[in-house]
Amino acid sequence: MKCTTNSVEDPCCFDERTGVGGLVPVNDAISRGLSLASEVDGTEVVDLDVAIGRVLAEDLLAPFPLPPFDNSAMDGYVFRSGDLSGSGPWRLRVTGRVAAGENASEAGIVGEGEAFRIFTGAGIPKDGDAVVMQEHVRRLGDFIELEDPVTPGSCIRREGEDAAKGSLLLPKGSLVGAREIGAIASVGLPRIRVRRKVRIALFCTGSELRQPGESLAPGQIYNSNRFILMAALRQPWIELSDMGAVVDDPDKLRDVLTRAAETADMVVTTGGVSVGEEDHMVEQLRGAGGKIEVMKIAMKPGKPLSIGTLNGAVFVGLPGNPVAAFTTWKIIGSRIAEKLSGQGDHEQPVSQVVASESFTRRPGRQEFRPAKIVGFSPDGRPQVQLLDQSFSAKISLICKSDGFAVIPAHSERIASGDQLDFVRL
Ligand SMILES: Nc1nc2c(c(=O)[nH]1)N[C@H]1C(S)=C(S)[C@@H](COP(=O)(O)OP(=O)(O)OC[C@H]3O[C@@H](n4cnc5c(N)ncnc54)[C@H](O)[C@@H]3O)O[C@H]1N2
Ligand code: MOO
Repeated sequence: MKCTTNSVEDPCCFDERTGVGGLVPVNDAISRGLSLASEVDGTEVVDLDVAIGRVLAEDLLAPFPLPPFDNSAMDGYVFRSGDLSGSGPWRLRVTGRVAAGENASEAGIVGEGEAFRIFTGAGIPKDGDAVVMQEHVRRLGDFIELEDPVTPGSCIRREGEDAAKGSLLLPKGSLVGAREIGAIASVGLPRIRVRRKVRIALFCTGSELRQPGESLAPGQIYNSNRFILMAALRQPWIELSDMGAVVDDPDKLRDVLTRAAETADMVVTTGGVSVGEEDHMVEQLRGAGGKIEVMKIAMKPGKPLSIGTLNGAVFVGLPGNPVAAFTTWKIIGSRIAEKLSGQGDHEQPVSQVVASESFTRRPGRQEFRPAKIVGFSPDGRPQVQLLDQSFSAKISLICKSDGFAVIPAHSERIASGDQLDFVRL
């Protein structure tokens, strides 16, 4: 049939090689998917020990300077730098001591020609203005001897040099990891306000699917997508509702889609988005009152990925082939989920690699090809071997790869040594 409408709604209306009729470029699909997602309403206050992996709901300003007082960066001696005039060596009498946790203002005043023993993290006593490491002095009874000059401020960490009072420690939308939780703890907060979790409903479709542990009848396979997706969705900022597997029955699909979208912010499915008679997802989504905004993407794997909305939830229908489901979630679905969570949009980090061998391919779709690092080019870039051309259903292949080599949609031939973007797995 000839494409006459140039519309995504028309199933005949695309040509992979020319792009006529709109295979949607991957970046456009991402932008359109992101435009359907806004951060979820609602926040909650959580204790610091369970805040890991949550998303900060408000800017965190430093309530006091960090560090909160001038302190020593070394174990050594604190003294007045002005005492080291003329040429050395210089001798100073050790008359005091201050350790971390003590109140430096109660340790006394550092007098002329004097030094206080001091330890890392201890406050600087009054009139001391330089610290020398103990390895750089000779201890002679009650005295220390220094051979080299020491500049004022040496080995002193100044109040506020890490963060001034009122400065921005962490912006709203930060994902709280080990570094962030350290920053929050260092300003003494026992709990923080985070965005509520994104509610994601997940189900896989296919009458052929069985659970691991069950026996397989002829024609059946195990449901690996469910486990791939559950693993990918196991994030502290996600509240996952696992709805299991659904057979390829239009009424059942519509019912599960409707129930999923009742409470979810995002509905993620696998399978049933292609063109076969058993592929009902798009039709049933529409039947349930939903809208498809993106389908037929210039992406390999992942051409049938479908994105839309249903009852206020974002719908992401991943293809059934396991590697296609994994790849499309990583490259597109996860970015939509992150935006819902309040983390904003972050492009996939890519590095540069070179192809170890020449190859030709059919152009038309941007390809995320499993690839293995096999060496390094003379200028130090990793050299990658691209794995099988047909890989959408090969789960063992992706386990052998180090990442995806990204082949531009228009490329027909890649020569050995050509540079490619690489998404690490
Ligand atoms: N005539 C055409 N056929 C197909 C096209 C096309 O353009 N024209 N596209 C192919 C591409 S590309 C993909 S990707 C698949 C996607 O199909 P669906 O999303 O409709 O997925 P299914 O048909 O339901 O399943 C495809 C494949 O994956 C297996 N599968 C499904 N679910 C699971 C699961 N949970 N765990 C493990 N494996 C699963 C399923 O048994 C099939 O083998 O369509 C192509 N066909
Ligand atoms: O897009 Mo399909 O995932 O190429 O097999």
